[in-house]
Amino acid sequence: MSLTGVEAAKRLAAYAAVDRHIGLEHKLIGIGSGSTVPYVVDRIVQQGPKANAGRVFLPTGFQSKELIIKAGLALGDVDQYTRLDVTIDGADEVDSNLNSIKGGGACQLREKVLADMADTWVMVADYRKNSEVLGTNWKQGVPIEVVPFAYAQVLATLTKQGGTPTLRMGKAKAGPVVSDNGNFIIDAVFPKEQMLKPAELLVRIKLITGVVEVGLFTDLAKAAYFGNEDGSVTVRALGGKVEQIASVPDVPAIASA
Ligand SMILES: O=C(CO)[C@H](O)[C@H](O)COP(=O)(O)O
Repeated sequence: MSLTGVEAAKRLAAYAAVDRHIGLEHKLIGIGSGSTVPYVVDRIVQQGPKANAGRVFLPTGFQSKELIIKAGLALGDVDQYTRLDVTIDGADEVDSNLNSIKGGGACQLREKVLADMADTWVMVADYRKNSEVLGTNWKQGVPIEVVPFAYAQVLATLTKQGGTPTLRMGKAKAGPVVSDNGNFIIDAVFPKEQMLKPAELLVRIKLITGVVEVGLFTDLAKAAYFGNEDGSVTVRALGGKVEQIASVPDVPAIASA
């Protein structure tokens, strides 16, 4: 299918990441959430039935569970395994040290569990998500999953800590967004001084009683793939190396293996 702009960029990133990180030897694979991840599943399907025989795919939420089932791939559950070969997920913003903001789709708890479990965790996104400091392009704040009865107290504590938090409200539903785990989501904007040290901010927020998980992902990623408007893909790897992939083939090499 012919795509342009941001959609084409998402697809490029997803295809390049699958080509590099999902080989015939990888059997346990985590599938993340968001609008870029369907292209990850497309590329995995393009690898062909032989490559996908014996593989099990674990979802980070309702959306990716549906994607796995509709693609005809084998679905697994998180409590059947204690490790995964690879998880590929989207991101709302990634900084130059591969820290990221995630949870725009309210899936950060399961996303982080599948990131923790994976030998290799990589992110895929379009060029708008590639930045130096978190909070530069993603202005709606850090997504924080909280148990419903504690939300008012957590809002107050986040404000005391220098944040500007709001309870995420449903778009086609009256009342708050409810996560796949039955919890509420708070989005909290923090000043740049705090966003410059995401690992410290993560610990401060996570220690607030009532917080279940924070959409700051630090020290987890092996690489981030960003699709660009010119058809290239920028790869940021652990350790700071940045690489440009000029183009992505239409068909994955593994399909003919
Ligand atoms: O963290 C997420 C969901 O909780 C998504 O991965 C993130 O929001 C990116 O989504 P998209 O690919 O639509 O930009």
